[in-house]
Amino acid sequence: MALVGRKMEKLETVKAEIESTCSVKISLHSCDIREEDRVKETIADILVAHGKIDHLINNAGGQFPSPLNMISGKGFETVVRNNLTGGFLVAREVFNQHMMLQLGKKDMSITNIIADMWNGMPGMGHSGAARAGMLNFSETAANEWAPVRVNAVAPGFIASSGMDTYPEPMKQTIMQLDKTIPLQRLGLEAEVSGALVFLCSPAASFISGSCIRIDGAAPNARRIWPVGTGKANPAFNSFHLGGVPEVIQRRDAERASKKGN
Ligand SMILES: CCCCCCCCCCC/C=C/C(=O)SCCNC(=O)CCNC(=O)[C@H](O)C(C)(C)COP(=O)(O)OP(=O)(O)OC[C@H]1O[C@@H](n2cnc3c(N)ncnc32)[C@H](O)[C@@H]1OP(=O)(O)O
Ligand SMILES: NC(=O)C1=CN([C@@H]2O[C@H](COP(=O)(O)OP(=O)(O)OC[C@H]3O[C@@H](n4cnc5c(N)ncnc54)[C@H](OP(=O)(O)O)[C@@H]3O)[C@@H](O)[C@H]2O)C=CC1
Repeated sequence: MALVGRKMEKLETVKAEIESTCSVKISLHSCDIREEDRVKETIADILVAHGKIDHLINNAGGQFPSPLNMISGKGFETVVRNNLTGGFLVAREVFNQHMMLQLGKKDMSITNIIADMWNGMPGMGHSGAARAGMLNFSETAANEWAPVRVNAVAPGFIASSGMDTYPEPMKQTIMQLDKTIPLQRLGLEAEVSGALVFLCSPAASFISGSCIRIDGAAPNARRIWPVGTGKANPAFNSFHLGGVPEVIQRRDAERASKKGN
């Protein structure tokens, strides 16, 4: 397993977590996926360390919240590079340096993480545009790079540590998000990884050019119908090391205190 991100400290933490659970060879690579030369070097380093890359999960990404009319050209480009160009560069290098030379010999896949950007992504329009581009890139690559399977996974609102990186006004919105989702709760990281494990497995060997939505049916909510019944379904909570983001802990504490009053 090769873990890639900008900050080595974060990667060390994840490595230690995985090693506390199972025995697997893990290499760590500090790389900003927006830097083309660095991406080329990183993929080459991974191939030296492991000799192969069977499955790529293109997960790196993120953005800052802003209405469209306040986003500068530089800000828009920064987010597009983070959520579209960077993922393309990583996938291209994995394909060119390894997968292209192994076609037909084994099952290989690329999964690009996008987001719930259907019908637009208000407050994060730069990211919505980039993620829509990533979906279209995945569809093209599924054709040009077959038999490598290329798919997208589109998470909706997932209770991850990423939620704690947003400013306070947005945290207020995050604390109300569950009410906008037909399944009446946020998703868990384990519920995204379940789909990723499936897509990397032989059980998904005829799935390519597809997108799996993991969003509790949020894009299916309609103004003419109440959202959900007030009841949530049980979550697939399989990460024993997973944590609850601070913003969600705060939400639950506030709701418990209101109930107590
Ligand atoms: C109003 C919101 C309604 C939404 C409703 C709720 C949504 C809930 C959220 C759930 C959905 C999504 C979840 C996730 O994606 S979780 C992952 C979250 N984690 C992150 O997003 C963190 C990652 N973000 C970053 O690393 C950075 O923001 C980013 C990579 C995008 C930029 O960092 P970088 O270091 O590369 O860039 P700079 O800081 O140098 O900035 C470059 C230019 O970009 C513009 N910019 C950057 N930050 C801001 C900001 N906060 N506000 C405005 N503009 C910004 C700016 O032009 C920078 O250039 P200058 O500094 O020269 O001006
Ligand atoms: N949580 C949610 O509700 C949703 C999340 N998503 C997307 O799912 C993915 C994972 O999200 P989540 O775990 O919540 O977010 P986090 O912010 O916790 O994780 C994002 C990861 O991407 C890495 N990363 C970000 N930018 C770069 C870059 N330029 N180069 C290399 N690595 C980078 C970060 O590491 P480092 O900082 O060390 O580089 C970090 O490990 C992201 O793409 C996110 O946008 C989509 C929809 C909803």
